[in-house]
Amino acid sequence: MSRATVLEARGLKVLRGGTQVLDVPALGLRAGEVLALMGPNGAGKSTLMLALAGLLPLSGGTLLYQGVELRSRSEREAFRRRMTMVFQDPLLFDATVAQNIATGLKLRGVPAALREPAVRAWAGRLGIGHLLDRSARHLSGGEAQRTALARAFVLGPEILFLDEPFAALDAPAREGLLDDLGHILAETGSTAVISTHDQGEAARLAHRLAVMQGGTLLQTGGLREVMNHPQDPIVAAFVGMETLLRGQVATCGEGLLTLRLGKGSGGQEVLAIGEAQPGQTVLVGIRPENVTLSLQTDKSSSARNAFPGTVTKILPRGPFFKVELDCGFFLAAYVTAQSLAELDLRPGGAVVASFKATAAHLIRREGLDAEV
Ligand SMILES: Nc1ncnc2c1ncn2[C@@H]1O[C@H](COP(=O)(O)OP(=O)(O)OP(=O)(O)O)[C@@H](O)[C@H]1O
Repeated sequence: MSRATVLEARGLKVLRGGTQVLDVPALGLRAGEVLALMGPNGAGKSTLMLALAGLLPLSGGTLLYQGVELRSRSEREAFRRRMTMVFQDPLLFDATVAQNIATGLKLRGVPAALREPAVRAWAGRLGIGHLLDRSARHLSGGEAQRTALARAFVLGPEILFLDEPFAALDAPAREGLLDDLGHILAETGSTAVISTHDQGEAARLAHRLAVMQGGTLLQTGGLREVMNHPQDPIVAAFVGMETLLRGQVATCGEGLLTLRLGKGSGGQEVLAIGEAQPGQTVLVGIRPENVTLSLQTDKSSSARNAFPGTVTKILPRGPFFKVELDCGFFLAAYVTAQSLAELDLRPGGAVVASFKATAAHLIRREGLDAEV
């Protein structure tokens, strides 16, 4: 059953400093969903978020809340009271943690007797119950952001807007908060919009992704859909699909195609998922986590693609290592530290890379007669 659309944007346009910085024809937010706005610096994530939250004047377009267009100032103000926003900078007052968390409730006239248990409960959920009497000036970055989140959640907002909430945190604080926020969003079934330039954060929190560049949406869809089926190379690169192979379709049937790679690769063939015409030039993408490395071809493996290659680079990537290979074409794989040691991987070493046909996704069809 599809959920009701809570907030809908139509033809949103925003001018900042006299320049149009946002042009979003259509975007919807459904009840209980977490939508991640992803994109590089300056893509327009914050602008879109502020516009969706009704906090920026629009130079064009409309917002509909629960199907009703927000026309008058009073309608927009009523809408703004139903949502809360958390920024990269927690923006705390010079008061105790408890007083900070209670701010919005106090402004709404909630009596102290009701405020106190709510503040305590949300501080506890965010792991800062022991800090309630501490001055907000004496908090770590992670504790301060937890206070800002408690201050937002305690209001029971219908939509929560989170603008790069982890960007200023160090890795351990960020990891802990990502876990806790993920649980809280799931438990409360909150409707939220979060902006990030980190695909890992988006993958851990969001149900849907909207990838932005240049003030517009490049692709919007379910998390897995956008991660595995980016519609163009910019989105592919942005969602971490590190290998893009260009080649000509040799055969195609029942959604499985054989791709003959370009001349530089020695005409190797890759099996991929997708529909295209024989002779057509296409682009296929492979995520590094879907590539397996071994010392020799594993005949029992179900992976339809296996290529001997040479390690060219090994780069740390959080808990994994990214291994770049020359298989006659570029291929990237993620491995654990354990696999790195067991396979004795090092630059110049030989290895076999395999991936299933279902891990190679058609991204774009080009011309029938394009030069490969
Ligand atoms: N107050 C402003 N006046 C003029 N231009 C602005 C203003 N704020 C943002 N912009 C411009 O609008 C565009 C979008 O900026 P925005 O901050 O929305 O991007 P972003 O994707 O959130 O970037 P970041 O990840 O760096 O925060 C950029 O070109 C930026 O320079």
